[in-house]
Amino acid sequence: MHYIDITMPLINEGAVWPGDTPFHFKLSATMKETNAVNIGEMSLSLHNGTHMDAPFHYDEHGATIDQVNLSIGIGRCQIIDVTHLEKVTESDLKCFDFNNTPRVLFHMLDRAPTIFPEQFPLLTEDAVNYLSKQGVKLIGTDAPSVDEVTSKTLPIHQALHASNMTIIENLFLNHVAPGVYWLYAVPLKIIGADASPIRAILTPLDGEVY
Ligand SMILES: N[C@@H](CC(=O)c1ccccc1NC=O)C(=O)O
Ligand SMILES: [Zn+2]
Ligand SMILES: [Zn+2]
Repeated sequence: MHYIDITMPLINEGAVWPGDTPFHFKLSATMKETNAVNIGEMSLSLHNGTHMDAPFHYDEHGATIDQVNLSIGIGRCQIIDVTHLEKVTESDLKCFDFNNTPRVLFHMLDRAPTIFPEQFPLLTEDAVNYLSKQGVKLIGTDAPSVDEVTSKTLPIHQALHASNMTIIENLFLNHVAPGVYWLYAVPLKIIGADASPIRAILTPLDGEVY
């Protein structure tokens, strides 16, 4: 099956949110030592690479990632390029048809896996409310967050939460043409967690699954 990988590679020198736990992978046992297998181990923040936020990340009483319905990350989606904007407002979205695409992934900026972007375009609250009225249930971004890096009130997380919309961050969309695709993006079953790494891929709608 033809697919497009939209997942940020996890690498030891990878970009990390200021003050957060960096990703680290190492071999804890090698084939030479075990005479059988190589065994790896990793340490990371759940927000390091491409990941899905759980409501528990921004709501003390919110659902944890193991409680999120997996169907939210599987189905038709629309990729929109907003790299030319600083703020994405309702009027910027009026020209799009969200009828059959309840998942919207925003290409906010071109990413390099090793560089943490301090600034990137942001949705406005009126854009969030408009998308919600259009039936959108999942918002994805290739930025590290849907809020400013310095925000402590997380207004866009809270607006998305109020509209019961799920968030995916740190996608890798540099190479993806805007348009409608089929998305596969499911979190790990980490009991009690605020987020989970995901492997996100797109397939063309007319793609044969074989
Ligand atoms: N990907 C995260 C970024 C984030 O909020 C964060 C990650 C690590 C440490 C602190 C963070 N946020 C605010 O302090 C987010 O959900 O926006
Ligand atoms: Zn996050
Ligand atoms: Zn977030």
